[in-house]
Amino acid sequence: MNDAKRVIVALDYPDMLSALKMADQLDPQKCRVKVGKELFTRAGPAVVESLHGKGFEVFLDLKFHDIPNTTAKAVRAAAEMGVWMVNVHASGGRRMMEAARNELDQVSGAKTLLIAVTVLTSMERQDLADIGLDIEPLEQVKRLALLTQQSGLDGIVCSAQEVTPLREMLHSDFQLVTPGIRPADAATGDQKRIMTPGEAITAGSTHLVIGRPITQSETPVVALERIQQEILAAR
Ligand SMILES: O=c1ccn([C@@H]2O[C@H](COP(=O)(O)O)[C@@H](O)[C@H]2O)c(=O)[nH]1
Repeated sequence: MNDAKRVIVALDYPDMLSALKMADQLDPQKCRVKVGKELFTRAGPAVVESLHGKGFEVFLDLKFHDIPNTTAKAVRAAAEMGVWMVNVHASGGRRMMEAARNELDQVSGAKTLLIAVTVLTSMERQDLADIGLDIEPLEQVKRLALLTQQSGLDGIVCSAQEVTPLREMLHSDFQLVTPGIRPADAATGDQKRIMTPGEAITAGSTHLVIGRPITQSETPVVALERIQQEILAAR
């Protein structure tokens, strides 16, 4: 894979204009972009169409989590938009993920990758305890990663901290998409299970999702170039 395209820039903006202004500073040959809940709720499919028009591959990060039929139909809608990648929450369970896989497979010509979120990178042990899970994040991630693979999906979202142990138990072509990426001098914000871009690549992440360290930088293009240099140095 083109190393530069391992970076997925999270376009977390409150309106389409701001997102497209950011996109205009980026090169679709050198990164992919992610449309998440804030931007999609504000701007809808039009923003995805505009990004496609500019030549970007889009990860539609809406983390679907619902009954199997509803989730499957939402995944179909995403695939019919032509997005490069879409996701669900693995905690929606096997039947939900299998229904999503089956529905996606019926979309003629769809090449969309379907992945599942394991444990959000903003969560640590105490957050799991608060929702009744007396377990280390890594153990829960492993459990949900296996379930996702058994359900026929293409990969997972996890922390780069978990990639090395996961690689030992998952297919080599399984996508390990890792948010919670922070260059050494970047603010952590609400992320808990973080790694630097270089560490994430060395660990074996297939894609790095990076938002604020780029989009809230005074010089986003320079910030992205530094990250790409760090990735190249780590390879
Ligand atoms: O576990 C997860 C799943 C998704 N995300 C999303 O990634 C970006 C990260 O943005 P930063 O500004 O680099 O923190 C954001 O859109 C999240 O919704 C995640 O962080 N963790």
